[in-house]
Amino acid sequence: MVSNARIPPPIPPPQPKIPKFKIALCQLLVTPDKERNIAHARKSIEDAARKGAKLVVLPEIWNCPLSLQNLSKYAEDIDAEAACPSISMLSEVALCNAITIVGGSIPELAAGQLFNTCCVFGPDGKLKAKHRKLHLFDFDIPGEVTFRESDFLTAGEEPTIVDTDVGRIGIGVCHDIRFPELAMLYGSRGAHLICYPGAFNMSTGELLWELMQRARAADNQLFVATCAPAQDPNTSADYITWGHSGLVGPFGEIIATAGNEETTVIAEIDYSLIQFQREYLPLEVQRQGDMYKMVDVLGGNAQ
Ligand SMILES: NC(=O)CC(=O)C(=O)O
Repeated sequence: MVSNARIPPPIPPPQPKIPKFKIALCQLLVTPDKERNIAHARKSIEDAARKGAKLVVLPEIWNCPLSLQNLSKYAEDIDAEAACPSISMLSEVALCNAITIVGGSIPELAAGQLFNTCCVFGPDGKLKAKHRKLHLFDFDIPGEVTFRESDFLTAGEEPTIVDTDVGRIGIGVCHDIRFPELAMLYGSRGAHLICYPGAFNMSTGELLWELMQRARAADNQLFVATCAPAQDPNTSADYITWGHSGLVGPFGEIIATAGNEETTVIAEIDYSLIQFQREYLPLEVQRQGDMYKMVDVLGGNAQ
């Protein structure tokens, strides 16, 4: 019998201020007009708040079309005093509606480098966390799609987990979802929910997008929410996004999902299901951690 004695126990999720609430996933149609995209996102967030959402999630790269060559044109210096129209809008709309926002991602320009960055705002309008996409998506199917983020973007260096009114939330951006170690790290740090703003493409989307959401949720017995841009039916772009934003529960069950069209998915999150699932199937107790060296996988100490 292999013992788990050396493995630090996972931090149990803390009691969230609001344990049951509505989440909104705004699957936005994005255009080359940045001002319009910002106004449109604001309206979608306000509509969702009016319908009772306490947490709103936006897509990966929602202030401009997902074209690597154009990212710098739409980028904002989030930490600077200079005007950041996308970020200011998120802060204002979070404050005015007293909601938490996982603000999808926008291109961030910092010290001459471009990042793909997700900002999280609390109901006081304050920036609570900033996650720079950790795993850049370099992908090549000859004759079908070639996309090399690392030619344009710099990778982030730190995982992001943030305490909010609506629970402890881990953040990943799109391709970050492919790395189970990141989700596991968030699970071990007591996350209730992992949000992945994303934009899978037509080649990877159908095969993998739902599978990955369900796997990350079921493996870690927590909620996973994703939000992608809507597919533009009129685009001639090489990169066509697979919408299908969704919410998955701690059993790996799909709670709500969209198609490719522009829509806002509103669904209920009930964190008591995490506890229920973990009592009924106590993976943490059953885990043979020593056998596959969880301590190594999680970098020595999962804190
Ligand atoms: N934007 C991405 O990171 C895309 C991705 O991961 C994919 O499979 O498509």
